[in-house]
Amino acid sequence: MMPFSLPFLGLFLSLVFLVFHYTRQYLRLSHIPGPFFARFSNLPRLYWVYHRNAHSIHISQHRQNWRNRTGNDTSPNWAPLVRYGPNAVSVGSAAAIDTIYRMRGDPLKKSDFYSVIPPMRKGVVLPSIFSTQNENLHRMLKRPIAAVYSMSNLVSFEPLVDRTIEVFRQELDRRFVHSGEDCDFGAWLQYFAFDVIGEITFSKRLGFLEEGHDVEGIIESIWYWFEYVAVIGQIPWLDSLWVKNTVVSRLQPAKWSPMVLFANKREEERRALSADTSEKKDSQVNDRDFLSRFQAALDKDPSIPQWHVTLFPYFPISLFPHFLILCHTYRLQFTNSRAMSRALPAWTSSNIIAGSDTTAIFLRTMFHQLLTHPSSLTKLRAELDEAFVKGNLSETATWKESIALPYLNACFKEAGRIHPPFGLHLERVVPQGGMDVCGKSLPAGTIVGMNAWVIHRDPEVFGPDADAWRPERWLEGDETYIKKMDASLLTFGAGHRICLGKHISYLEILKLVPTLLQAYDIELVDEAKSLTVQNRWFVPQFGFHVRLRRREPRGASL
Ligand code: HEM
Repeated sequence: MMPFSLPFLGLFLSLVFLVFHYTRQYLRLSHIPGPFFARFSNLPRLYWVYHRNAHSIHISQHRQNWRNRTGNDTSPNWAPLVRYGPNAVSVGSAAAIDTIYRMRGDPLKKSDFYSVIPPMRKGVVLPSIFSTQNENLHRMLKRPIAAVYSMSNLVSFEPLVDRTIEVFRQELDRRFVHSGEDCDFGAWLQYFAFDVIGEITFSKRLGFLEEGHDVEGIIESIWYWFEYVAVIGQIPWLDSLWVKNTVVSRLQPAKWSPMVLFANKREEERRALSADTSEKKDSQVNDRDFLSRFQAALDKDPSIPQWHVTLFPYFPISLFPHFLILCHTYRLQFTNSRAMSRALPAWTSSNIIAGSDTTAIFLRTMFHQLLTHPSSLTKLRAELDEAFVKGNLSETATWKESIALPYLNACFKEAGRIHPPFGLHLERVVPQGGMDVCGKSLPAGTIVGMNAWVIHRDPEVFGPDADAWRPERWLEGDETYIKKMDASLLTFGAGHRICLGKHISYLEILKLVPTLLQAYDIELVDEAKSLTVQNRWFVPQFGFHVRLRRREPRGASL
């Protein structure tokens, strides 16, 4: 034997293995069209997300005329399925929403993308309703508190939202109306959304509006966290190498995610207040806020377990990066400890992480679309003024008044359609036995997902003008068609993992938009400069500057 034959044999076997692996991977979903390199590697999808415009790329992929292996055109106008990774299929047909996010039977599990999301608390991964892939844990986390988020509970939060709206208006008057200075409206809408969450969760505004900046750097922290999640989530096992590697984490000081630290501080403040017997306590704590209700849920049901999740990554079993098989197993450990339950931070931090940026993006879309479409703004102002003159609209719009305004509600739906705050696929895993989606069979273990940006442009449902802002689409046509469009909206997700806080967002948005439009004339500064948008799973806008003037007299558009 030649001396180099052993390494040569190793190299040869590795090559054979590579060819075998990639061919097998390719053939598994070879009946689904998609970009060439995405059929072999997840690196393209990571690259698209890294460049922060994945939503546009996903839309253009569904608009492409893919040819199948026989050279036939598979998608003259709109591809219902596109392969965006070796094992990942993007579904672009709204008709398949029920198949993928179904309520009936066993729901499809969330993919490993979600394993990257959970924040850490004292070096331990903190489970959350939003991210857990474990359906039993999801039930355990959701059951005790689902009612708190229900529509019927909504009105009890209204006074808390009103308090923040009042402060918002005072700050806008003081800082921008009186001084005539330009306002970074996009940033201020975000301060508003954060302070509402503070108010309804902890009976305490987080101070964004009063201070006029990012308190404790929390907005920035969430931003960087989601940038990490969006990119690493495309190849989730990378997360086990560092951030969630127990070995690495044990060698480092106990880690706290800033969002969890933030929520924890507020809980500690509340515990201190609860111990306080003076009258001050009663004036600062509202027993209708989320924290009080979460605590009541825990007190009512002592069987709610206290848990933590540990992660056991095994070391790489191959040296080739593409063959690193990192098995990790979540193990729940239940304890009877009397220490503060971990359910509480899991619930409160969910509110902060899931409920602030999303609402801020939505609000920016509403205002920006109205300001750049004067005919819509005129129609909406006319509707508001008419309601005001008839005595059906207060200075601070109430929930009951707002939901009775058809054009306002049409603008709300259109904003969620044209710019959904989440801009990546909501991924699920095809269960044992495989399943048919859009007439193609997908083997078990395939990742299937819908990106709301894609679904909301499905020409089958939204027609050829799907790219255009046109709130009127929600008011014309027969009821069946409007119902079909409604059922095709993925703004808040779908099925049993649909957004728990969507009613809170409805409340905030449908109250704030008419209130500010009644109070101010809002003018875009430097209209020529267009808004920039970046996709880090959340798809926020930047550069939304306005000039504000008090609007007198009210009812002026009539
Ligand atoms: C405009 C605002 C919002 C949008 C667009 C939005 C969107 C979404 C979406 C798309 C999902 C489903 C994610 C998936 O399937 O993977 C979701 C889930 C969730 N959202 Fe929201 N959300 C908003 C506001 C809120 C607010 C205000 C809260 C809390 C106060 C909240 C709490 C949650 C929670 C807890 C879940 C997980 C539900 C579950 O898995 O059972 N969201 N949201």
